[in-house]
Amino acid sequence: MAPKERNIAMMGYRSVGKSSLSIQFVEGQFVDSYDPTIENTFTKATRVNLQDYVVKLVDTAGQDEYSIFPVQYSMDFHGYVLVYSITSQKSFEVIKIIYEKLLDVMGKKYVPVVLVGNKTDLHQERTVSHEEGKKLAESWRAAFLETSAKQNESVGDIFQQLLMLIENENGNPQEKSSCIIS
Ligand SMILES: Nc1nc2c(ncn2[C@@H]2O[C@H](COP(=O)(O)OP(=O)(O)OP(=O)(O)O)[C@@H](O)[C@H]2O)c(=O)[nH]1
Repeated sequence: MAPKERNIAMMGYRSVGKSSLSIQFVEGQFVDSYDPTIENTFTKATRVNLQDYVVKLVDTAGQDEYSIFPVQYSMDFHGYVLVYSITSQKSFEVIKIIYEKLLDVMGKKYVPVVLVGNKTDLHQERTVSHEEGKKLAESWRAAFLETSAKQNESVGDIFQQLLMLIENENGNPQEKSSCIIS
């Protein structure tokens, strides 16, 4: 079966780890330095539930509550990874605003989303509880994961779950148990 092409955008407040998660997923490494992103596109082949995919991953510039939603990210994308940091209440507030703008711009009530609380290795600095993240994701009918780009914890799961949500959206219900080969 030919690989399916899937366009995915990473969005969220500044410095939450969007680039680090992208690089960990695509290249399997963590870079400690901080270099604000304008926009980066990665391509990665992966397989979920025996289906091959080519994922085009767009790592977007960090946004705040005042940013106008960049309209180019509302077209031709199959799903979104919305990232906050568990150490930043501000980033959690901003992700809610980004989500509202996303639905608004797309004119939809539902889009395939994985909500990600990143930087779990910094648990002593946690200000957003697991429960808060989970509740928010439930209210969006989104998947929810806490991750560490630094420790490569649950990073592959983000994309596995999003690819499955996209299949569901396309009318191909997915089994919960699945395997990912990257
Ligand atoms: N401890 C820890 N630090 C992280 C993690 N993920 C990212 N960082 C650090 O947080 C800083 C920002 O990471 P980036 O990946 O550049 O964040 P970003 O969201 O892409 O930032 P913008 O490009 O400004 O939007 C960097 O210093 C990273 O090394 C993580 O899981 N744990």
